[in-house]
Amino acid sequence: MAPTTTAAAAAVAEQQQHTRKALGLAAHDASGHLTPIRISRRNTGDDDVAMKVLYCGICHSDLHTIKNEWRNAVYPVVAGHEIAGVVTEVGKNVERFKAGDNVGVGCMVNTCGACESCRDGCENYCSRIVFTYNSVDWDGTVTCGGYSDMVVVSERFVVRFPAGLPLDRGAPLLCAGVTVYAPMRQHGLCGPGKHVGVVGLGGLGHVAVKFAKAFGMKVTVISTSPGKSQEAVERLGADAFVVSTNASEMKSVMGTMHGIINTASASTSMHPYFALLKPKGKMILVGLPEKPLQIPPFALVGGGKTLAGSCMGSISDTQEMIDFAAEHGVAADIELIGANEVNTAMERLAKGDVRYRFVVDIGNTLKSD
Ligand SMILES: NC(=O)C1=CN([C@@H]2O[C@H](COP(=O)(O)OP(=O)(O)OC[C@H]3O[C@@H](n4cnc5c(N)ncnc54)[C@H](OP(=O)(O)O)[C@@H]3O)[C@@H](O)[C@H]2O)C=CC1
Ligand SMILES: O=C/C=C/c1ccc(O)c(O)c1
Ligand SMILES: [Zn+2]
Ligand SMILES: [Zn+2]
Repeated sequence: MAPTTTAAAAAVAEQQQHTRKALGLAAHDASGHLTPIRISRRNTGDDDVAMKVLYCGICHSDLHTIKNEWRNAVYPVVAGHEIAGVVTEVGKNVERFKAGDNVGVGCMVNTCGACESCRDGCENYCSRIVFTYNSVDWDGTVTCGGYSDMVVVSERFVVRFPAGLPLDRGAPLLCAGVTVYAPMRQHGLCGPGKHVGVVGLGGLGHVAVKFAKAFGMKVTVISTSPGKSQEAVERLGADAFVVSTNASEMKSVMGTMHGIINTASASTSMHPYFALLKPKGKMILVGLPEKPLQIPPFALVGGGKTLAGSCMGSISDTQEMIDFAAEHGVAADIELIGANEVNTAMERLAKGDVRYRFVVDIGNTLKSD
C-alpha cells in the first residue's frame, strides 16, 4: 500500500534498511503468550554495534508489557531489556568496542542528546527516549528487545561487561541492577551507618539487598512471602526480614529506616511502609503496579517524609553499577531457562515464583526449526 504522507514515506524507506533477518519471541495479544517470530534488524550503521544475544533476563516490566497492563503494548511485542552478549560487528565510527567484546544493552536505545536531561547526563529522562522494545524509534520502526538472537544498537547505549562478571548472572543488572543502584546513589542510601528497607524480594529487590550490603548498609527486607525469610538472610545477606502483613514484625522496625526502595510489582497500599521511615526518611518508588497508588496524606506529611520515583538509570550509571558489581562480587541469583520455557516462566513470574530472576539462554536455545 502506498504511504500517505511524506513522513510515512520516509519511515517506510527507513524500514527498508532493516534488511537483516533475526529470530525473536513475540507476544501477539494481551494473553502474553510468546511464540517464535521472524523480525528485521537494521544494517550496522556507522555508529552501531551489532551483537549476538547470549542471555536475556525476564523483567517484570516485560510481563506488564506483554499482558498490556500498562495499556501501551504495540503488538507483536518482542520484549527483553537485560541483554548480554558478544559484539559481532561494529560501524566505522565505533571506537569503544570491537568484534568479540562482551557487552550489554539495557532499557533504552535512543535519546536526543540535546534536551536538558540529556545535557545533564540523565538521558534516562530524555523527552524523546526510545525504549529497547515496544517503542517507536526515530525511523518509524517499533523497537524489538532481547528475546531475539541478535540486536543492532547505537554504541552510546552499549556497556562493557567487566572481566569476571558472568554474562548470565550479569544480564539482570542491566535493568534490575541499575534501577536500584542509581536511586541509592542519588539519594545517599549508599554508605555505612544507613538503614535501608527493600520492599518486594523479586528481581529488583534481591539485587537491591546485595548492593545495599556492598555499600556497607544495614538492610531489612519487607516482604509478603514468609517463605523467603531464611534465604533473604542466609543467602542474600539481609540483616532482617519482616512480613508486611505481620503487625508485630512491622512494629519492630517502625521509624528505623533512612530510606526504602519499593520494588513491589502489585502493591498499591503505601501506608504501612511510610511508618517504617525515620523522620525525613525517603521512600523511593521503582515498582510500577498497574493500578494507582493509595497514599494517606498524613503518612507522608507527618515526619516530613519524601516520596520519590526513579526510572532505570543513565548509561554512565549503568557502566558504573556494572563495574561496581564486578568489583564487589554482586550478580543476580538466576534460574537459567531455555527459549521453549518462557511461557511457563512468565506464569511463574506472575505468581512470584522465581528465585530471583529468570534468564533465557538465548544463545544455546533460540533456534529456527
Ligand atoms: N522504575 C523502573 O525503572 C523499573 C521498574 N520496574 C518495575 O518494578 C517492579 C518489580 O520488578 P521485578 O523485580 O522485575 O518483579 P518481580 O516479580 O521479580 O518482583 C516483584 C516483587 O514484588 C512483591 N509483590 C508482588 N505482588 C505484591 C503485592 N500485591 N504486594 C506487595 N508486594 C508484592 C513480591 O515480593 P515479595 O514476595 O517479597 O513480597 C515480588 O517478588 C515491576 O512493577 C516492574 O515493572 C522494573 C524495572 C525498572
Ligand atoms: O515512564 C517510563 C517507564 C519506563 C520503564 C519502566 C520500567 C522498565 O523496566 C523500563 O525499562 C522502562
Ligand atoms: Zn526492566
Ligand atoms: Zn534528550
